[in-house]
Order: sequence, then C-alpha cells, then structure tokens
Amino acid sequence: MMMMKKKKNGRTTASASKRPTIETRLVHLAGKLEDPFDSVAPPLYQTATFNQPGATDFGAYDYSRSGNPTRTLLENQMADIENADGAFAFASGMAAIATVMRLVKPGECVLAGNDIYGGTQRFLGKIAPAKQGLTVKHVDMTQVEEVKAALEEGTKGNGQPPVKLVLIESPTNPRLEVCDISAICKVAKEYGAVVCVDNSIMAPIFQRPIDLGADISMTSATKFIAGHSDVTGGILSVVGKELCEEIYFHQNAEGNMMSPFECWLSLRGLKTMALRMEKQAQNAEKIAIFLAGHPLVKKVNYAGLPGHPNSGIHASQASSGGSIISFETGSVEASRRIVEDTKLFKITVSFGSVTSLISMPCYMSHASVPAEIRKERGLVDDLVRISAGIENIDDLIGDLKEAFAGAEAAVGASSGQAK
Ligand SMILES: Cc1ncc(COP(=O)(O)O)c(C=O)c1O
Ligand SMILES: N[C@@H](CCSC[C@H](N)C(=O)O)C(=O)O
Repeated sequence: MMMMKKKKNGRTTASASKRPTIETRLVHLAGKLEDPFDSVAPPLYQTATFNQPGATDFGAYDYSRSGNPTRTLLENQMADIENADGAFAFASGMAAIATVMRLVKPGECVLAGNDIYGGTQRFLGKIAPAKQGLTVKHVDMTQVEEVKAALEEGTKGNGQPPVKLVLIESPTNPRLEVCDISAICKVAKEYGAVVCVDNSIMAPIFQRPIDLGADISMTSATKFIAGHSDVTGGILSVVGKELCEEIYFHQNAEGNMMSPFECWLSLRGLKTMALRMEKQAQNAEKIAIFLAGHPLVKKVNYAGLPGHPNSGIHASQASSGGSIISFETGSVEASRRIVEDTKLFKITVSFGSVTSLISMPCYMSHASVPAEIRKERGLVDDLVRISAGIENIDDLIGDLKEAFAGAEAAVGASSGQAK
C-alpha cells in the first residue's frame, strides 16, 4: 500500500507504508535535518561551535564534540540500518573499540577470540591490562563451550574476575574464522555480560549483529562504509537507553568522535555501500575458487566457500561470504612474490575499498602482535590477505594468474601442494 507524502512545495511523493529495504533506506536518508533549502546531498556543518539562543540555553547543538548535525545524520542512518536504539560515530574503529573498553571497570574481565585484528590485540594486550587494570582472556570463539566455560569461571569466587564484556569478531581478521553470534549472545546474557561484535568485515549490509542478539555492533567506517580508502572512522550501534547514554558520555567526555567532514564522506559512502559490497563479494567468491584450485595454495580462508569449517553457521547469520579472503602458500617467499607481483591489487593494509588490496598480515596489519603469540595461535608468516574491489573479475584473475606464475617460476610449485 502506497501513501502519498505532502511536500513543502506542494508536490506529492509516494512513500511505501512498508519499511523499505536497507538498500533503499541507505539512498534515502533516515532522518532529515531542518534545512530551508531541502538539499539532496546532506549539508556539511564544518563548524566547531554554534551560536546559542542565550547564555543559559544550549540550543540543539553547542559544540561539535558534543554533537554536530552532520554527525547526527550519520549516527541516525547507522542506527536505522542496524535496528539499534542509537549509534555513535568515532574518529576510527580503534577509537570506537577503546570506548567499548570503557564499559569495563578495573578488576573485571574482557573475553576475546584468538584470531582478531592486530590493533585490537595490541589494545587488549598492552593497554587494557597495564593501563586500565582489566583482565583479558582469549578463547577459541568458534567454540561456544569455551566461551561458556570462561564466563562460568568468573562466577566461582575463586579469584577469577567476572567477565563484563565479550568481544566477538566474525568473520575474523585475518583468518575469516566464524563464530556463532546468536549462541554466544545467549550464553553471555545468562552471565550478565555485554556483547560487542566487531562487524567490520561483513558491515551491516551482510550481517546485523544486533538482530542476532548483540548489545553493540562495531564497524570500522574506514572500510566498507566509506569504501574509497579516504576516511578513518568507526561506528558503535547500541541497544538500550542506559548503554547508549554511557557510550555517548564517553564520546563527549573523551572527544574521540568523528569529524564533520569524515561524517559527510561516510554518509556519501553509505549510499553506494550495498552496491559496492555485492560486486566485491561476487569478485571475492571467484577469486576464492581460483585460489582453492591453485597448486601453490595450501589453504584458503573464505567464509563463503562450502569447505569453510563454519560455512553453515555463517550462512545462518550473514547473507554473503563477503569480500575478504586469506590464503597460505607454505612459503613466505612465494607469498611475497605473489603480493609484490600483482599490479591491480595494491599492497596496503585496510580492506573494503573499491580498489582491490593485498597484504601479508604478519608483516602489516598484525605486525604488532608479538611473534610468539602469532606462533601459538597458528598465524603463519606466509598468510596473504586479499580484499576484493569492484574491478572487472577477469582482469583481477588474470593479474593473479600472472603473479602466481611468477612466484611458481621463482620458488617452484613445491611450497603448496598438500591441500
Ligand atoms: C576487524 C577490525 N576491527 C577494527 C579495526 C580498527 O579500525 P580502524 O582502522 O578504523 O581504527 C580494524 C582495522 O583497522 C579491523 O580490521
Ligand atoms: N600500522 C597500522 C596498521 C593498520 S591495519 C588496518 C586494518 N585493520 C587491516 O587489517 O588491514 C597499525 O599499527 O595499527
């Protein structure tokens, strides 16, 4: 059933009474600002301060750290697509994660996985314990029983601190491990722990953690939201008034919010996010199939491959395998040759850009994870990570074929083989 919406200029437009899909909602901004000119592109309020109605009256906005209309638009848009009660935009994904860590008090415990982004590991290893007095425990998050056991341990009164926060990545960076988000949320709730899902690899287009029971969904806006490698930012979409208030308090008190221009670029990025991600995922699937059939490749990690150990769980909680793949060759030299010989895949950290990217996590995004921890967790130096862009797939596969041929000629096909 269509309803007619009256516009200021007297013309009428059709609006569906049923809530439109995310793709449509991303193109039509969720919340409009009062705008005398009704601009189609959102206005950029590049200002630090706002004139106040009076000395004792703040007005809607007083200072951009506390709030900015362009940021409000982005935050409302993110809350809308994630079905959250509120969303908060930060200067980076790490600033968003650091804010989540503020929810935990000294003496309490944070539970995280074994395969996680290097920057998160750095925070959990070097800041949370030494500077915030938190206990950090790592478990294999793909095993719900391990999560449950760690939560139980904190209730026994045997000196083990209670788990206040469960930090999930799924799929993980860089090995694309998949955790059962609903099952972990369910068990965490039984123990009164808050669950934050770092959803940077799926973004709310392919996976919506709040719908799966999470309290907080975190996305690095640096990746798919902006999508063009030109923004650093992070979003927390949050459930519950109390939690929203606590997150907002820290955003304002600590001043780690996203700047107006980055918010504006993110809003622009959001409009094409679904389109970009679909194309990137289509490309990634074909790249994963190519890699899985190549003799130089020992192991492929891609959440969309039927051979992925948790492909069933992934399919039940996400609508696509996404566009991030990683693989092992068994030889650092072979991997280095492949990474350096590709021409269309840029050697860079980060992912989610329209441009295809390639990296060696142990030397790049995960270089800050101590070598002994990487070894203990089986994170091998020859791991290569690919972020598929929107280029023509034949060009991408052609480029990879050439790079693989070069690597094969240089080191021999012996490094991989054993599938
Ligand atoms: C999974 C994951 N979470 C969080 C972050 C942090 O995001 P940012 O670089 O925007 O701080 C990154 C990358 O940096 C990431 O890959
Ligand atoms: N030098 C940076 C590395 C950033 S890695 C960014 C991204 N999350 C990725 O996984 O590629 C640092 O030290 O944080």
